[in-house]
Amino acid sequence: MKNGLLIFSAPSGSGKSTIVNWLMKEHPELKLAFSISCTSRAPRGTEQNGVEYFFLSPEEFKSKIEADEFLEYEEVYQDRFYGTLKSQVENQLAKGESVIFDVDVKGGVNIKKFYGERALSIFVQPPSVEELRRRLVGRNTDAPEVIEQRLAKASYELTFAPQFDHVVVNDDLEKAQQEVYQLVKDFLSE
Ligand SMILES: Nc1ncnc2c1ncn2[C@@H]1O[C@H](COP(=O)(O)OP(=O)(O)OP(=O)(O)O)[C@@H](O)[C@H]1O
Ligand SMILES: Nc1nc2c(ncn2[C@@H]2O[C@H](COP(=O)(O)O)[C@@H](O)[C@H]2O)c(=O)[nH]1
Repeated sequence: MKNGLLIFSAPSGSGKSTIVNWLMKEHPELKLAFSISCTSRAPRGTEQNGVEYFFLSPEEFKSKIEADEFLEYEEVYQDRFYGTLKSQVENQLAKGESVIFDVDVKGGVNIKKFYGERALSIFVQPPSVEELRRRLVGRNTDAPEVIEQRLAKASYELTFAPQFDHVVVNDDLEKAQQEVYQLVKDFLSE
């Protein structure tokens, strides 16, 4: 089995973190390493520095941009930066692991462009924007104004789907997880 890059993108609330976490937990044989991004947003819920994200101040984030440390970065929401460190990805690939990304749609397209055939990009499509709202409210991790900010971007983000290698509709979670597993297994077995 080869090692490669597995990119998951979607509007907020589509379920990409749920699917990525399931894949990593249920399929250790795939040797997947999560690409821990940097963000200038505050931790939410039980999130820990160095596990879900490296939590940086806006100044720390900007100094890494100036030092050209990012493979890609985006201001995904106003004043909230997210970025993938070159060093993270290259260290994980050098260990022979496959690197799995949970990034916004622009980040996903950029990482795929950079790595080409070494990367598999998957767009996780929600059944509808109304369902996204239900999921974000149900997740209970974001303030109402943050949820509105995320939903306001969702229709635009959905237009990025054709730029991905595959679109997986996440309506029935179990079905979506199995579909993703098959795509990843086939890609890493090529
Ligand atoms: N198929 C599904 N049906 C119903 N609920 C789901 C489904 N998939 C995920 N969820 C729930 O929807 C919520 C959002 O999922 P998740 O956090 O994985 O989304 P996300 O795309 O990673 O969002 P973000 O970009 O904000 O991190 C969670 O509470 C999750 O349990
Ligand atoms: N372009 C990038 N987008 C990223 C990165 N890490 C995460 N993200 C995306 O940001 C939004 C919001 O995430 P949340 O944790 O605040 O809910 C979501 O779409 C993530 O996929 C990154 O390194 N680059």
